[in-house]
Amino acid sequence: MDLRIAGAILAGGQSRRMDGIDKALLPFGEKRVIDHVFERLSRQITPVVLNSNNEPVLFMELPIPVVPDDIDGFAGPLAGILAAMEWANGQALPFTHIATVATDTPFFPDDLVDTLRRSVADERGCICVAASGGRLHPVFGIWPVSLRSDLRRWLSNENHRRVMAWLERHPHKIAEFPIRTEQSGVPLDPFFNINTPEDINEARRRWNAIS
Ligand SMILES: Nc1nc2c(ncn2[C@@H]2O[C@H](COP(=O)(O)OP(=O)(O)OP(=O)(O)O)[C@@H](O)[C@H]2O)c(=O)[nH]1
Repeated sequence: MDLRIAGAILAGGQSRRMDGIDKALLPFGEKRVIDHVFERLSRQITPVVLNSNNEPVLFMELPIPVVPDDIDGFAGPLAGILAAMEWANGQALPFTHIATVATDTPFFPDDLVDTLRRSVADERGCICVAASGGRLHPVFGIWPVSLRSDLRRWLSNENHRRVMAWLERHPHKIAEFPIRTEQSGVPLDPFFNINTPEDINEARRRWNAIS
């Protein structure tokens, strides 16, 4: 099957554990967290779209479309996945799949999109999500755009917000990614994500160690 894939950065959360400071915009290395995530994803797939409920002006330096959720309130990552699917379907030559990443995970694997793509290659309608160290990371996945009507119906119920709950209703695969070892010998989960002020300090330490 010929897959036409667009990348999507889910950046529409509330950052409550970061005291409401948008995680995407935190300084990281000489840039911001979002710049690292964008660069890493755009090396793997183009085009890339960014999904956010926050002021689009915050992301204007990135050369990519910013698409808001169209589900009322903060409905979680599934609302971002739906918005990206609608964007992908609305293009002149529609995309068959979107590959999603979280805005708060700057070390995700360089072979993420290729590995997910290979996993679903022959199975129309199949989803594939990432795992590491035996833990699922369902925000990192490849999703058929054809599931958008089903997802919209699912989200019309306010109790339906968990990615896993929707995922489990559909054929899906899991791609396991190895835990890397830093030069210092410290293991680094490529899906280490930034939720709290302690996490951003830890992410900066890891970045300094590998760059
Ligand atoms: N589009 C969209 N993305 C979301 C939404 N909620 C979370 N995300 C994204 O999904 C990923 C995981 O988010 P979480 O860390 O679980 O939630 P968060 O709201 O960012 O942070 P907390 O408020 O601290 O839980 C991040 O990339 C978020 O930006 C949402 O309502 N819409």
